Amino acid sequence: MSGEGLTVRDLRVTFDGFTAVDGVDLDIRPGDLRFLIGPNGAGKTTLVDAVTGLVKASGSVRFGDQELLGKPVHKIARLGIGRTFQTATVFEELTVVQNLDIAAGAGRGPLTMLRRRKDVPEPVRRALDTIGLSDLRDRPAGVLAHGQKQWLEIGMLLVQDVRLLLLDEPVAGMSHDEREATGELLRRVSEDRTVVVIEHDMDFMRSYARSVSVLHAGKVLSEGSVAEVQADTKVQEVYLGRASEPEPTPRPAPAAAAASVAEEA
Ligand SMILES: Nc1ncnc2c1ncn2[C@@H]1O[C@H](COP(=O)(O)OP(=O)(O)OP(=O)(O)O)[C@@H](O)[C@H]1O
Repeated sequence: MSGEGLTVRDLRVTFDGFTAVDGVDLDIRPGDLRFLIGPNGAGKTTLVDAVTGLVKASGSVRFGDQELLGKPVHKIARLGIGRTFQTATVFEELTVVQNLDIAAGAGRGPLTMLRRRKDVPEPVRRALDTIGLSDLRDRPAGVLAHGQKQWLEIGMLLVQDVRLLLLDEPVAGMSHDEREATGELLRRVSEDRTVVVIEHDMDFMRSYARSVSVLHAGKVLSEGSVAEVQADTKVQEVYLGRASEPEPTPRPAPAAAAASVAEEA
């Protein structure tokens, strides 16, 4: 497919002398559905924070022909890069369509956006269709199931015409059926966009990843197809082969430590 890929070179992020991302190189081609996996504290979220401008980093991050490092968050977003966080951040009081309308913005005033409209703009209609929430468009987002809120959040990126989606554990807390629906959604979305997924759910990764990068202690330990990564003895040693995950290396508690998540690896 055409479009932009993500090229990361020698990416480093340091917090008070602790190197959380330690010389990462990544080549994510346009249309990829790349999974970033690795033990707690491996640096996955920090890497995404660096790509989206939330933390300072050195090295190079290029999306298409644009260098992202050094640009402020809003300029990176304007280049078509969007992310979701582990907890969905939708406006619970507003309807599904209003959430999408606000995300789309389109130069309208806040009152126009809040007014219930019969004619749904085409990008919003397409997003509703893609995320499977057309029938629930006039429901308040607050009544949606957990999985549906995550899909709405992905829809909010689609109406902004995001070209690179970075999703942090999109299926955490979802039912089996919601996971499958999310996997199919990510497949559809990545047909003409690039998608990067941070994930701990190894069954989900095996079913839907087109390619995988394994991070460990801030470095890329392994990269390739699901089969290649699973066959890599280094990966089995530090991650996939263990019944439970190793504890991250003990170190002083950071100012803002990442929340721990239920592990399925
Ligand atoms: N703001 C911060 N200040 C200090 N240290 C931090 C900060 N953010 C992250 N770290 C540390 O950087 C390391 C990498 O954290 P990060 O959240 O990127 O890991 P992760 O691979 O996403 O982990 P998880 O799978 O648990 O979300 C961890 O040791 C974490 O404690």
